[in-house]
Formats: sequence, C-alpha cells, structure tokens
Amino acid sequence: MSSSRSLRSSISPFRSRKPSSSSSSSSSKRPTTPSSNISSKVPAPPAKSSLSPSIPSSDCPPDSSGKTKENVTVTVRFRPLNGREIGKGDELAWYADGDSTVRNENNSKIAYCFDRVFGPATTTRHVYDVAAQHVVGGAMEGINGTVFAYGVTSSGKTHTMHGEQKSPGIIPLAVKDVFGIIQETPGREFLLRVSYLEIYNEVINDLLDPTGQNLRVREDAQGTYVEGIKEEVVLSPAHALSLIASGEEHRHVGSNNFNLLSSRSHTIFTLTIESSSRGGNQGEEVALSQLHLIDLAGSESSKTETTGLRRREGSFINKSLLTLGTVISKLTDEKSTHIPYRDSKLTRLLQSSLSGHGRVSLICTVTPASSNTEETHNTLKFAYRSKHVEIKASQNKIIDEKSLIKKYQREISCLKEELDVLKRGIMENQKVGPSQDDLVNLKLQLEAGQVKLQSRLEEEEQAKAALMGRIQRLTKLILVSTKSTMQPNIHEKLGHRRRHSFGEDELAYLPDRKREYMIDEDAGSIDSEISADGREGVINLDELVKDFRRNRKRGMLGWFKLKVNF
Ligand SMILES: Nc1ncnc2c1ncn2[C@@H]1O[C@H](COP(=O)(O)OP(=O)(O)OP(=O)(O)O)[C@@H](O)[C@H]1O
Repeated sequence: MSSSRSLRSSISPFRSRKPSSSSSSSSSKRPTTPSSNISSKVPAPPAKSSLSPSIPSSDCPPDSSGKTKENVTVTVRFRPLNGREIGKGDELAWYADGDSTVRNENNSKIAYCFDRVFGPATTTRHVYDVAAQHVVGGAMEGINGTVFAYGVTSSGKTHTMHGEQKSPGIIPLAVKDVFGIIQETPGREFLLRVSYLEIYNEVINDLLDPTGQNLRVREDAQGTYVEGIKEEVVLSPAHALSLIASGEEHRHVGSNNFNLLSSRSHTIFTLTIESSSRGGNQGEEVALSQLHLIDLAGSESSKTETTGLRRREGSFINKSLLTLGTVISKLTDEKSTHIPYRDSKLTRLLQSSLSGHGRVSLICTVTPASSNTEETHNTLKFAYRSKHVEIKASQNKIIDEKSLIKKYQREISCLKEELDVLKRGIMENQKVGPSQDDLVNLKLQLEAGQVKLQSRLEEEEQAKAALMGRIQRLTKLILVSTKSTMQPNIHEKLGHRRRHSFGEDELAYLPDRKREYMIDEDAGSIDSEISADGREGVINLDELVKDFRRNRKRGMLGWFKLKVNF
C-alpha cells in the first residue's frame, strides 16, 4: 500500500543545530521570555523557564522550584520532512537547537525550552527512555502514570505511540518494560490487566469488546472510570500486544489530505498494575496503579478536511483538544476557580492525571515544514503551557479497612471455611472404622441401595480436585520473577535493567512487517521466564474474573492471592 507512512523514513534533510554564526552573534543577549510576538499571545514563563535563543540548549535554565513538586514532563519530537512536503518545496521552519530548545528558523528569538527536544533522527527507543521510562517505572511502584502524544495530524503521534515493526512505539516498549521489571523484581508478585478504548465523536467505545459502545464515564473516590469497560488479565507481553492488535482493528482510522492512515479517534490503553510482596499476608498492603498510554487524534485545520464525515470528525477532535488546552491553561492559572474537565470526554477521563495525581509525560510531535509553521507554533505553545502544570507523584496503596481487598478477604475466608468443612467430611468418611453392628447395617443399607458412601466420597474428592484446579489456574495469573527473591528491590534495579527483544509475532499488527527485526542486540525473550509453568491449560479469564467484577473493578490481586491461599 502506498501511504504517507511509507514515504517518510528515508527523507531527513533536517539539521539539529543552527549554524554557529547565528548562534554566536546572539549569545551575549539573553532574553528572559519568548520574543515579544510570542509573549503577547502566551503567558510569560517564569524566569526559571526563560528562553535562551542564542545559547546551547544545555544551558536552558534548570528548574529551580525545588523538588517538593514535579511538573509534567514535556518533550517535543520532530519528524523528518516527508515526501509530500519536500515535493511542494517546503522548507524548515523550526529546528531542534541542541537537546532542549526549539527555535524558529526565520526568527531566532522565537524559541522554547522543554525537558527535551528530539530531532528527526532520534529513535523511538530513545524517546521512550527519556520521556516514558520514568512513568512506566513509577507505575510499577504504585504511582499512576500517563504518557500522551499530542500534535497536528500527520505529525507522528501514532508513529511515536504505536510505531512500526522496525521501530516499535512507546506502547509496545512500555509493555515489554513492564514484564522486564517484573522479572527483575523477585521480591514482589504482580497482577496486570488491560483495557483499551477510543473516544470517537465524543462517544467512548470499547476496543477490546466491539459490543461495548457509547460507554459512560463514572466517578468514585479514586477518580473517573468507564463503566462496563472490558478488562483482560494479561500474562505476557505477547498476550498484551495481541489484545492491542485486536483493539486496533476496531479503531476509527481514515484518510485526510495529510495522512492516509489518520487516527479519527483518541485512544487510551490502560494497564492496571497491582503488586504485593511475594508470599505476603492477607492483611498486607497492595500497591495499585494505572498507566495510561494515549494516542490522541490530531488537531485539524480546514486544509485537512476531505469529506463531510471527516469534517464532522475533525470538529469533534478539535473541540476536545481545545478543551484540553483550556483545562491546561486553567490549571496553570492560579486565579482559576473552575476547571472545565466535564466539557469533553477526553478531559473527563484525564481528570485525575491532569489534576496532578501521578506522573504525566506529554510528547508533542511536530513537523519542521514551513507550510505548517503556524500549526507547529500552536503545538509548541500548548507544550509550553503544559510544562507549568504541577503534579504530585505519590504511591497508591490499598490499606483502608473498607478496601476491596478487605472485602474480598472476608469473602474468601468464608470460602476457606467451606473447603475446610469439605476436607473434614472427606477425612471423617475415610477414618471411621465400621463396627460389627455398623457392618450389618451397612450391608443392609447397601443392599437396599440407600447408602452411596463411595459415590459421596468420590463426589467430594472431585469437588476438592475442582477447587484445587481453580486455585492452580488462579495462581498462574499472578506474575512472579523466576529469579531468587534475594535480589535488590525495584528501586535499585531500574537503572540497569536488561532489555528484551520482541518475539516473532508480537509486533505483527504494526505496519511494515519485518519479522526478523530486534529492537536491540539482546535477542532473548522474557515470555518463557515469567512464571510460565504449566500455562498450557486454557484459562477462561472471563469466567475467572466474573465474580470479581460483580463486586468491584479494583483490588484484584488481593482477591486472587486470597483465593489461592487456601
Ligand atoms: N519521527 C518520525 N520518523 C519517521 N517517520 C515518521 C516520524 N513521525 C511520523 N512519521 C511518519 O509520518 C507519517 C504520519 O505519522 P502518524 O500517522 O504517526 O501521524 P499522526 O500524528 O498520528 O497523524 P493523525 O493525527 O492524522 O493520526 C507516517 O507515515 C509515519 O510513519
């Protein structure tokens, strides 16, 4: 298929740094804000984020706000000029000036500083390491995390979040990393489940369950959630990626004037992670977090529209992105009293993340093309405002007496009692030695066909076996490292974690199939390492989580652990 996706990778006429002449000529001057034409449109940044149009970006002033609070991590990723842009004579309008500055080619005073700026030759793996790994690592420790890609249509959001087979995106890399962290954390056990949804024309659809259309957003003490969304327990990276692959088949995609495979909906892939210390007690704390990986649809101008349908989609996309921009602006304005989260499904679902609960990383994708100067400038302004949203990354723990785990503990202890009664019954039936009278009676009863002792024993043994089988199946859902538990904890290991390659079919759903490709030199797959013993039996996850779902959507690990602790 010929599409803009296949044109782009070989074309990269981009330079990552402006010639030294212009740089040195202005290095003595150091404006404190973007140039006047910008500062009139966007709030002037605080001095700590002042722009330095003429100095190397490594000199971007460090954040001096002290480390009591964090800010949203904001990065900008340039894509190369594509064939269409080159064909129509587009020039470079913006460029990465070093590691942290984006500068305008025609007016060097227009420049913005970010946590990091990635030039067009940067690999997605590198983007992941800088912009997403700390969010994923945090989520594995119980800190909620959100990574999202923002930018105009065809700027590279899907390329960044999903990627291609030869260059997997943030989502597959995060999924891989999560299983890598489990393997490197022998002292804990994990339970992972995923959901995948899209917001299309302001309607929420379940991408894992095509019957789940027009779902409603609800709110509870822990934040907003989507009622009735399907959640699947995942056992391996391949399993998680296969779910994404099937979800992608239901996502709304269409062509516009800029992108043959343009995303017409926002998608949110959520990984819910529960963990507790290995072999821990029933009353013990469970860490619970959600990692949201979001591929937004691109904002569109009238240049983009092709048909009435696309126009309608485009107006929903623009409206929700506008609301996102308004929410971000209000969050950074101390005088704001009302934040309009409810004005769009997107901001409603992101409410908890945007209001500062957990780590947030925003990756803004841009094209350097001169024909998109204004769009890129708008993205940069959005990115710049977002940088000032403050967040507080704290660990979630379920410790409350009223927590779901406690509730499940009570339920399970009832079940345990039932099993004890069953076991005692079996033992008594086996133990009781019949007396002479009993034997006579028994014989009579047997002859009369009234006593079915043997068959009762058999039934009880079967019931016990069924319970034990269920326990075994539940055990397999809990992921543990195959390593010895006498290992450093998660905090110590994250820095030097071994990386894993993707297996043969894992990335088959992504464009440009190249099955021989490995994301790095380490060719080992971790699938077989993670508690895969006896996985050959088919596990009916739906059935297993049914009674859990009947009660609540969180706290599943505690529930499973209790179930298997008979
Ligand atoms: N950093 C990059 N390096 C190489 N190619 C890229 C890069 N970013 C994007 N591309 C290519 O540009 C094209 C458009 O990218 P992509 O579909 O990711 O855009 P998008 O922002 O998701 O667009 P839309 O909002 O319309 O869905 C694709 O062919 C993609 O492969």
